[in-house]
Amino acid sequence: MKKLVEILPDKQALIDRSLALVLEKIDNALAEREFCTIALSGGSTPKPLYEALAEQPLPWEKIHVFWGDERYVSPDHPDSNQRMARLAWLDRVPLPPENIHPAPTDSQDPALDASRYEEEIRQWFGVPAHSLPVFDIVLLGMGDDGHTASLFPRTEALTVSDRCITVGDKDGQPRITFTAPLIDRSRAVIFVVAGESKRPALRQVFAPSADPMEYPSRLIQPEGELWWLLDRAAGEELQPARI
Ligand SMILES: O=C1O[C@H](COP(=O)(O)O)[C@@H](O)[C@H](O)[C@H]1O
Repeated sequence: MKKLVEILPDKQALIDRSLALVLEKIDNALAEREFCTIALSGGSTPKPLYEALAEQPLPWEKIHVFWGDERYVSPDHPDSNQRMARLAWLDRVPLPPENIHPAPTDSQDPALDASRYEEEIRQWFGVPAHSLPVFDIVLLGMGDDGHTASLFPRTEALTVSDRCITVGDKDGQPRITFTAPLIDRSRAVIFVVAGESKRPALRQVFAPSADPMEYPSRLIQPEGELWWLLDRAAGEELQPARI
């Protein structure tokens, strides 16, 4: 794993740097393969990044979009990660509909929808059971409690090692989420984290030792590159020497 940490002066600089890095990784992927695969994060932080991506002249037919996690709501619900990404980015560019791979949330059975998403991902990548596909880019955020994707502290999802997709548990509410082993197969994992409220969790995530069951972002140790892009409000306490 190659770990790279950057602390940007403010939120705008964080978004500008995230955009530049995502564009670089898309370029790298397309130089080596026919398609670029990117898994999106949800929450509030990445919205301006998605708006910026919507302005880019990209070869959209070669870009395939998935979601690293999804709230268990319909795609038109205000909490839907898919809805946010569509409004900010995907509906504004000529991305072929078949290149958009949302997590299903419509069967009333989160475990069934998790296996449906797993099956779709396996089929698209042509990967059999017991092996994991490799995404070019996985974008991640981190919650104030140290969760990432929908891998919440002290939940069963953290222990899943034999699947790509599982059911996360946000205070009793189900979510669909990539598992840590799937994220860890990626070529580039990019955390984009902003705001002072993230400092306590970041302290633990970057500590020499702490329990990953308490701070799930610590679980993410990809085979490829691990990027932590932080604004100063979030990363203030992280001295380069300690990272
Ligand atoms: O619930 C979620 O939260 C995290 C962090 O979101 P943010 O609002 O603090 O940026 C996000 O990464 C995850 O995808 C989302 O479902």
